[in-house]
Amino acid sequence: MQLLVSPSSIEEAKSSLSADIIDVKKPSEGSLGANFPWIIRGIKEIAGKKPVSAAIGDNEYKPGTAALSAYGAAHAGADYIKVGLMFDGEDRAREVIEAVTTAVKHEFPEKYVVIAAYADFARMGTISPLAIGSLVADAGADVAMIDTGIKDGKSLFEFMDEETLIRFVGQNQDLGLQTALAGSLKFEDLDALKRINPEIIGVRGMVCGGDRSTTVRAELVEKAMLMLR
Ligand SMILES: O=C[C@H](O)COP(=O)(O)O
Repeated sequence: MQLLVSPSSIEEAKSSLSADIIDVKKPSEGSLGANFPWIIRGIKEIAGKKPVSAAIGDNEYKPGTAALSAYGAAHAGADYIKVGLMFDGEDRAREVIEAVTTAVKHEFPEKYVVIAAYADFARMGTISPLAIGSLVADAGADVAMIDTGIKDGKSLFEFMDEETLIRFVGQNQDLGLQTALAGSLKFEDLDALKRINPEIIGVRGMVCGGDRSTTVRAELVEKAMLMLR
C-alpha cells in the first residue's frame, strides 16, 4: 500500500518527501482543487525520483475543460493526473473519463490517470464511486479512487463500510485497475485500510495533525510511512 500525501505548496512538499507519492493540490479550491502549473512544476523539481500527482479539480460536466486541465497537469510534470467527477450520470462520466484519458495518454502513455468519485455522493447528488470502475477501465485510465467531496471532517468510513470498500478493491482488480482511497483518514483507520488493501491511500488532514487547513508536518508523514511498513 502506497502513501499519497497532498501538499499545497513547495514548502509543504518538502515536508512530504518521505511519502510514496507527492500529490499537488489546492485545498482552498475544493476536495480535489487544482493548483497552479508552476507549483506542480516546482514540486516535480524537488521530488527527485518520487512520483508527483496533481489534482485537476472537482469537475463539473465539461469534458473539454477537464481534458485541457488534465493535459496541462501532465505537461507541468505530474506523473499521476487526478480527476474528480462532481456531477451525476454514467454517460456523462464516460465522456469526461474518455476525454481526460485521451488528453493525457496520447502524448504521455506512461502517465497514470486517476478518476475519483466521492464517498458522500448521496449528499451531493453526484455519481457513485461504485459505478465508475468499468468506465475507468474502458477508457484505459489506471486508478479508480474514492475521496470525500465535502471536507467537513466526516471520513470515508462514515459513508462506506469495510465490506463495501473490499468489494470496490476487488472489482477494480478484476478490471485491471488500481484503487486509491482517501477522505479524512486518521491514524486509527490504518489497520482497517491494511485489511482493505488498496494500492494507494491518500491523506492530508491526518498529516497536518487533524486539520487539513493547516500545514503538512514531516514527522507525521514519517509516522504514517512507518505504520504502513
Ligand atoms: O487525496 C487525498 C486528499 O487530499 C485527502 O485529504 P484529507 O485526508 O484531508 O481528506
